[in-house]
Amino acid sequence: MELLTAAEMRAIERAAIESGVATGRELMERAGRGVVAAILDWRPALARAPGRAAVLCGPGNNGGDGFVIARHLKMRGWAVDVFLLGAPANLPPDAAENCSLWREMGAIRPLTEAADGRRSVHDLVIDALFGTGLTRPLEGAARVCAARSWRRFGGAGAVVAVDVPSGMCADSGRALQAEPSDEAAATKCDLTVTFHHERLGHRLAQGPSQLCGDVRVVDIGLAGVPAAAARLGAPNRPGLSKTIGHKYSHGHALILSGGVGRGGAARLAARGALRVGAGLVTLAAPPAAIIENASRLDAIMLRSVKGIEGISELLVDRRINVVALGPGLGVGENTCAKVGAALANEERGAVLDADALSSYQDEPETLFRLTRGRSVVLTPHMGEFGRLFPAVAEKLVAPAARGPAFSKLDAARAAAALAGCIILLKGPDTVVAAPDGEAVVVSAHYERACPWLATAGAGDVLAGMIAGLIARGFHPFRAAESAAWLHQEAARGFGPGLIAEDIPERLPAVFRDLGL
Ligand SMILES: NC(=O)C1=CN([C@@H]2O[C@H](COP(=O)(O)OP(=O)(O)OC[C@H]3O[C@@H](n4cnc5c(N)ncnc54)[C@H](OP(=O)(O)O)[C@@H]3O)[C@@H](O)[C@H]2O)[C@@H](O)CC1
Ligand SMILES: Nc1ncnc2c1ncn2[C@@H]1O[C@H](COP(=O)(O)OP(=O)(O)O)[C@@H](O)[C@H]1O
Ligand SMILES: [K+]
Repeated sequence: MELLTAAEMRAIERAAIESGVATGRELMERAGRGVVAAILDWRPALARAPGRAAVLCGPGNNGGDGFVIARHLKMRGWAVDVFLLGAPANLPPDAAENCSLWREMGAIRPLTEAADGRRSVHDLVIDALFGTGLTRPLEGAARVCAARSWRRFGGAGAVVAVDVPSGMCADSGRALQAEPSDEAAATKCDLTVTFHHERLGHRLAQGPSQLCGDVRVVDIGLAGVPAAAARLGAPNRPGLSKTIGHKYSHGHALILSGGVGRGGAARLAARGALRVGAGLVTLAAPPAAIIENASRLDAIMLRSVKGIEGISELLVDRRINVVALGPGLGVGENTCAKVGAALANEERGAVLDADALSSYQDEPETLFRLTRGRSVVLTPHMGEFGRLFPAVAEKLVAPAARGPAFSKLDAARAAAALAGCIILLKGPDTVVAAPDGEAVVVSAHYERACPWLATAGAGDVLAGMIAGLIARGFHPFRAAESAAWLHQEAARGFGPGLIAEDIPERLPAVFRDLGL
C-alpha cells in the first residue's frame, strides 16, 4: 500500500479533475459522504441512535468536506452544530458551494464559540479545520479546539478527523509548533478518515502514536499513485519460501562476536540469521571467548579468530556471502578495523549495527567511503543515527515550524544518499530507504502494534535477520524491509513479556501463518 504526501495527493486530484474523471465538487461530495459512512461503520451504535454532532470547519477545502459531512449527518437524523473559522465569503469555490447548501439546512457559528470552556454536549466532534493545506502552526480558536481535544472536548463521545488531525503535518506526522518553547498543537482524534491512500503522516512520528486514533481510507474514485511514492513495508512472501536447494544455496552468514562475556548480542544476531533461513551461520569470536560460546551454540558454527588478520583469513572463503557486525564489539578503532575487513570484498553483503556505527561518530565520511555503492545495510536507532548524520538528525529534532515538515522518511532518504547504501532507521515507524529514494515505512502501529519490541537485544536479532536474508540472496533493501516486518510480526504473535531471545523462536509460527 502506498503512502502519499500532500503534494502527491494534490497532483492525483488535479489529474482526475483535468481529465474529466470527476469535478472538485464531486470529489468533495464523495469525501464527505465517505467520512460519514466510515464513522457509522466504525461505531455502529452511532448509526443506530443519531445524536448531536459538532462540525468544526476550516477556511479551505477540508472545511468544505466538513459542510458535506454536516449535511449528510443531518439527513440521517443528527442534530448538527456547525462552527466556521473565518468568513464564508473567503472559502474556496467548492467549499463555498457546500457552505451555501448547509446554510439552507442550518446555522453557522464562529469557531470561537466551540473553543469556549463549556462542557461539550456533542456525541461526535468532526475536525474539518485543516487537512493537507496546513502551512503553519495552529493559532487562536483552532489552537484552543485542538487543545480541548486532548480532554476529549470535555466529554464528547468521539473526535473524528477529516483527512488528518488538524495541526498535524500530513507528510511527517509531526504537530507544527512555532518555537521550541511553544507546545505543538494538533487535534487528538479517535478516528481519522482519509481518502484514496493513507498519507505518510498517518504512519510517522506522533501521527499514529498520539493523534490519528484509528485510520480508515475511503475510496473517492481516484486512480493511480506516483512511481516515487513511499510504501508500507511488507514481507516479500514469495522470496521467503524455500522450495529447492541445499544448505549452501541458502547462503552463509558470518556474525562477529565481542570478547569474553560480551557475546550475547552476536549470539542473538546469529540465532536470528539462522531462524530466518540462512543455510549456514558462523559466529566468529576471539580465542578467549570460544569456551563461552561453545557452551551456548549448536547449529550455529563457531570459529576462533585472532585479531583483524583472523577475520580476513576467514573471509577468504567466498561462500560466506554476508557479514553482520557491531553488536557487542565496543566503540573504537579496533571495531573500525573490523568493519574495514568485513567490507574488503566488494561482492559480499554486510549489515552494520550498534558499535560498528558509533565507532565512526568522529569521522562518518570514512565509513561512507566504504559503504557507498555497496550491498550494505546500516541499522541505526535514533541515537546512532544522530552520531552518523548529525546535520540530518538536527533537522528532524528541530521544531516543525512549517508544513510540510522534514520527516523521518526524508531523514532516512537523506542518510541513504550520504552513505550510498541502505538505511534502516528504527522505531515503531521503522523507515527503510535506498540512495535512489525508494523508501518504505515498516509500521508497528494500529493493528500491528508491538511495543514489547522495545527490549534489550531486539535490535541485535534484527541485524542478524537482515544478514540471514541477504545470505539467502535478497537484495539488501528487500532484506531490511522483510526482516523488519517479520521481526514485528514475531513480537506481535508472542505478545507481552517478549524478550529478545523469543523473537527468533517465534519465526517458525510467523512463516506458518504466511503459508510457507
Ligand atoms: N486532494 C484531494 O484529492 C481532495 C481534497 N479534499 C480535501 O481538501 C483538503 C485540502 O484542502 P486545501 O488545500 O484547501 O487545504 P486545507 O487543509 O483545507 O487548508 C488550507 C487553508 O488553510 C489556511 N491555513 C493553513 N494553515 C493555517 C493555519 N495554521 N492557520 C490558519 N490558516 C491556515 C490556508 O491559507 P494560507 O496557508 O494560504 O494562508 C488555506 O486557506 C484535504 O485535506 C481534504 O480534506 C477532499 O475534498 C476531496 C479530495
Ligand atoms: N514501540 C515500539 N514498537 C515497535 N518496535 C519497536 C518499538 N521500540 C523499538 N522497536 C524496535 O525494537 C528494536 C530495538 O532495537 P535497538 O534500539 O537497536 O535495541 P538493542 O540495541 O537493545 O537491540 C528495533 O527494531 C526497533 O525498531
Ligand atoms: K482535519
